[in-house]
Amino acid sequence: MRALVVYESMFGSTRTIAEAIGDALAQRGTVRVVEVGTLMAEPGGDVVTHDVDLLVVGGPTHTFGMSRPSTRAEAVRRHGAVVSTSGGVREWLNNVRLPGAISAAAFDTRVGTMRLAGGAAAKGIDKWLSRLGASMVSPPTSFMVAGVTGGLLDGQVDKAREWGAKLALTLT
Ligand SMILES: Cc1cc2nc3c(=O)[nH]c(=O)nc-3n(C[C@H](O)[C@H](O)[C@H](O)COP(=O)(O)O)c2cc1C
Repeated sequence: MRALVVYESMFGSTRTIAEAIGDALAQRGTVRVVEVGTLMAEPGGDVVTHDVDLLVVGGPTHTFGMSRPSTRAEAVRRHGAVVSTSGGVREWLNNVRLPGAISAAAFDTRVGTMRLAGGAAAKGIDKWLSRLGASMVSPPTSFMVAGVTGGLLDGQVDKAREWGAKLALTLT
């Protein structure tokens, strides 16, 4: 099984989740976990090749959905240094070409308090991947953080490992 995990992250929480998912998938095959800006800067970074069996895409929830250049700029303005400095999952999905009917899954991180409840980036990523022809092997899944820059809540890294292991099983 060959998996590609593509993530966007402002403050590191989504990166931590992506790496935990990657660790679990690595028990079952070959995995690449890559930050989306790094991938977009590579020649061919907008093409997922036929040898990839599972594509996992995740990012932080911004303003009830996937980040935009404006929300990433706000993250920098209000909170300082970020991980993903050169584009997000939205921009990658806008250009990517997938092999027909690849298995895929979407995740996000979010706060989910009353004030910010109601949207999740993973739902948008899931819809977009489906529109591109991917076969979704899991419902979109959220991992919870303590606040905008507050880091992951207890148990979320274990939850990510469990989710990654479940994804791997859908391919066997
Ligand atoms: C501009 C901005 C808008 C946000 N909007 C939401 C939101 O609508 N709902 C939510 O649950 N969290 C929201 N958040 C919190 C992010 O989801 C949180 O910062 C993210 O999950 C942390 O992941 P990261 O460390 O990978 O960036 C927002 C954060 C920023 C910077």
